[in-house]
Amino acid sequence: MPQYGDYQNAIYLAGLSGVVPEWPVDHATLRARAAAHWPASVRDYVQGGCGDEATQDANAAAFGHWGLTPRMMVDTARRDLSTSLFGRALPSPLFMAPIGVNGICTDDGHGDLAAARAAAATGVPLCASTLANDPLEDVRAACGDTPALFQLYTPRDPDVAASLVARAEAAGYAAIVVTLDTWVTGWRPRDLNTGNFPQLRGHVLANYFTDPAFRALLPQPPEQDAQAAIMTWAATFGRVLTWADLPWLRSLTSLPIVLKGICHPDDARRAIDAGADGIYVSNHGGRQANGGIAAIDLLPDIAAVVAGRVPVLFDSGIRSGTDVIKAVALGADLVGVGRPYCYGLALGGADGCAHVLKCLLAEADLLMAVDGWPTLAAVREAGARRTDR
Ligand SMILES: Cc1cc2nc3c(=O)[nH]c(=O)nc-3n(C[C@H](O)[C@H](O)[C@H](O)COP(=O)(O)O)c2cc1C
Ligand SMILES: O=C(O)C(=O)c1ccccc1
Repeated sequence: MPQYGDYQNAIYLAGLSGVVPEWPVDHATLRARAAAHWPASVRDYVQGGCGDEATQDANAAAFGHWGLTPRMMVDTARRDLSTSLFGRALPSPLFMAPIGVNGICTDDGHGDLAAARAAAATGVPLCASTLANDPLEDVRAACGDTPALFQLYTPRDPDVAASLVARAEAAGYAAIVVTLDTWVTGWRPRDLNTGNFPQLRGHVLANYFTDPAFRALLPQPPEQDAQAAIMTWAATFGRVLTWADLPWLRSLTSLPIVLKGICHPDDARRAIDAGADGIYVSNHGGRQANGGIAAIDLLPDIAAVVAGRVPVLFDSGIRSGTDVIKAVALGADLVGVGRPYCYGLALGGADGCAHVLKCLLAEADLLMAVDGWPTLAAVREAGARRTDR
């Protein structure tokens, strides 16, 4: 059972010898350092969001109005953060949310493989995006023994969709995460003002370019005419899914299917009734629709409806280990982090990414130690209280 808080001791001990951490341990400094490292186009794409970014900001700020209540005289000398997903043991509830431009987060263009290596090093699963700069088979292999999830942006062409899912199953992914909120991209002023749209430069299309069903749509292979291949991809991206499509998705795979982007309890109820194997509460980090309620504020009502029948995954606004614990307290089984791990990739590749994950886990673990919760079940039982009403 890893004692994640030991990462703090390692930093202090190194400090005794005059060694300071190579990368920051807090989100604000990490974010600023990554912003200074990246070209403006990458910075704006990753850090930006929809409209005036009110929902994006609210996602993080809303953790502030949920409070935890410590309990004393409990033996928390050892903490157990372990859990499981679809029968696979996991050392903690943390996972890496799917990020379509991981590739461009690192200087070498292989951020997807770097994130996968961080998964292998830490045991924190990666949910690999359809839109990756490295083929899904290579990404899965680089995850080593750590389970991985495959996020599907469902192409309009059903053969391409079926092929991507079949490849993910053959490659050994543990589940298919179908994103529901991004068949079209939201209104993103930072990118619009610069005409910056990374996928149209082909950075994220390795899974398509290597796909036999996609290649069959092209008059010439992508190696000969990349621009035409990118335009064909743009024409097939973004199937509008409805509940009527779920049986078809189900028919493509025997893997568990998780629906990402659920924000309403009635949608969670309907998803379970229709056979979804997992509910993923997320508003896409405020990148898709502005004007929404902070994701963490949506979680308790959805968790109540799900009532343990299927796992509840959560992301949007996680910036610290304390946020991870609050999400568990409010009903998440697994907690996804998005932008922060991109910052780690930028500053230190796989090692920088692993550092960010270890910091989140160390803070979560130390919070459990101090506040009297030896297990995630104890965190869940303690819950969190809204402090602003
Ligand atoms: C640069 C970037 C690219 C993303 N690409 C995808 C993607 O390919 N598929 C997907 O389902 N979600 C994608 N997301 C959304 C994340 O999976 C996640 O929902 C969000 O980042 C969580 O919010 P956070 O960044 O505040 O932690 C992306 C987010 C960012 C920041
Ligand atoms: O930017 C995003 O949020 C996202 O999901 C995406 C969409 C297309 C290409 C790359 C990422």
